[in-house]
Parts: sequence; C-alpha cells; structure tokens
Amino acid sequence: MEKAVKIRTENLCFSYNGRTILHKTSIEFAEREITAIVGPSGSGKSTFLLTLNRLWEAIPRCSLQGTVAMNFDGSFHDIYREGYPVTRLRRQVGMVFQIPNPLPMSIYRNVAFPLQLKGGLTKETIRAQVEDCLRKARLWDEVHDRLHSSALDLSGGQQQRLCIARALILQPEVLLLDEPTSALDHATAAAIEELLLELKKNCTILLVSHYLNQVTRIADTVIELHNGTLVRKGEKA
Ligand SMILES: Nc1ncnc2c1ncn2[C@@H]1O[C@H](COP(=O)(O)OP(=O)(O)OP(=O)(O)O)[C@@H](O)[C@H]1O
Repeated sequence: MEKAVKIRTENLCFSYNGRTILHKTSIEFAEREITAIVGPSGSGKSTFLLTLNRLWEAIPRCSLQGTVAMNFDGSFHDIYREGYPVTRLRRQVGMVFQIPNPLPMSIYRNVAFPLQLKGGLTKETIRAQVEDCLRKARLWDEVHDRLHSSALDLSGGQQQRLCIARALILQPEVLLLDEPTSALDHATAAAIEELLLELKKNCTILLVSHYLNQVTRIADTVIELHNGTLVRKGEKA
C-alpha cells in the first residue's frame, strides 16, 4: 500500500537577494518515513528545509513563490496561507540545524522552554519530559549532574545532542534535521540513527546528510537536489 503524503511542495521557487536557489520544485514526502536529501555543498539543501518551517522569513531580501502544504489532522494546510499561525507550525515542525544553536541559558531551560512557553504543565511533568528527551538524545548521562549550568559550556557534539533533545520536546509531527550527526563520534552517531528509526513510527523525518553510509543505513527514500530542483534519486531533473 502507498504511504500517505505528509508534505507536498508545488512549483516552489526560492531566492536570496534575487539569486535563485530553488526552481519550480514540486515534490511529495511520505508520512512516517526518513527521507534523505543529498546534493552538492551549496546546492540549497538547508535552504529547502527553511522553506518548510518559514524560518527564512527572518532573513532580509528573500523571496518565495509556490506552495508548501502539510497534512495535519487529516487535511492539507498551506503553511504560507495568510493566517496560518507560525507558532502552531513551529510546534508541528521541529528543526535541528547544521551548526548547533543553544540559547544562552541553562542546559535544562534550553530543553524545557518550548514546553514552558506552551504552558499548562506541572513542573514535575516538564522535568520528566526534559529527562526523557535528554536520554533519547544520548546526553543525559553527561549532563544530569549539571543541568543548571550554561548550555554554552557544552562541547560542539553535546550542543548538537542538546538541540536534538530540544527539537523532540514538543513531539513534532515533522522533524527537519540538517547534518545532525556531523559533530558526533561514531558510537553516538549510531545511537542517534537508532533514535531516528524509532522516531519515524510517529514522525516524518527529512534528513540532510553528506554521509552516504548513513543515508544507505536509515533512509527509506533519497531525494537529490539537482540544478535547483528536488528529484528522487535516479530520476532526471
Ligand atoms: N542568508 C543567506 N543569504 C544569501 N545567500 C545565502 C544565505 N544562506 C545561504 N545562501 C546561499 O544559498 C546557497 C544554498 O545554500 P545552502 O546552505 O542552502 O546549501 P546546502 O546545500 O545546504 O550546502 P551545504 O551542503 O554546504 O550545507 C549557497 O550558495 C549559499 O551561499
């Protein structure tokens, strides 16, 4: 049976300062799969991820045309439709960046604050969920005795895992991961890959990766960014 579609782009075009990065990209991503996005450095993979959560809107002189629609609650929603709440989108679509971006606050608060912002939960529930996400991201053992020290003092690989934990805390339906294991040793990267395989039971995962072995190990589908357009590997742009 064909898998349901979670994300659909239609004629998606994107440019920075008049320079076209994505050109008439129409593609679908299946629900509860890991799709790897590959392609040469500088081809626009990270940019494509930004079009799926509207984060590019903070960058000056960018322009986007076309449609990005996601299936939430059984029907497709155009995420750029006037009135679609960005706050809801950010809860539904989590992201881990290529360069870790911990906030200048404690390890604990970095993971807890999206839940604190959402509100309505007891301190105990938040604490339990923070621990769960730090364990899933394979960071708990290294930080459980210094949760209230600054996240900025963590190593690059620890910061990367912290950002994975933060992305998990709201249980997003879509997870965008830009080279999430680039700063990790082999064993930790393998543990994160296992986590992604576990997460895809409930989550649609798009993974930008330069590691062919990783892509082969965990991706259900491979999409290549070629001449500004995303195509399934093996298809012609
Ligand atoms: N904020 C920005 N302003 C202007 N140009 C940008 C900006 N961010 C990225 N670009 C340009 O857009 C192009 C695509 O960049 P992007 O980071 O999306 O590529 P990528 O495929 O993810 O690269 P890599 O594999 O090296 O991470 C590059 O030429 C880059 O210089």
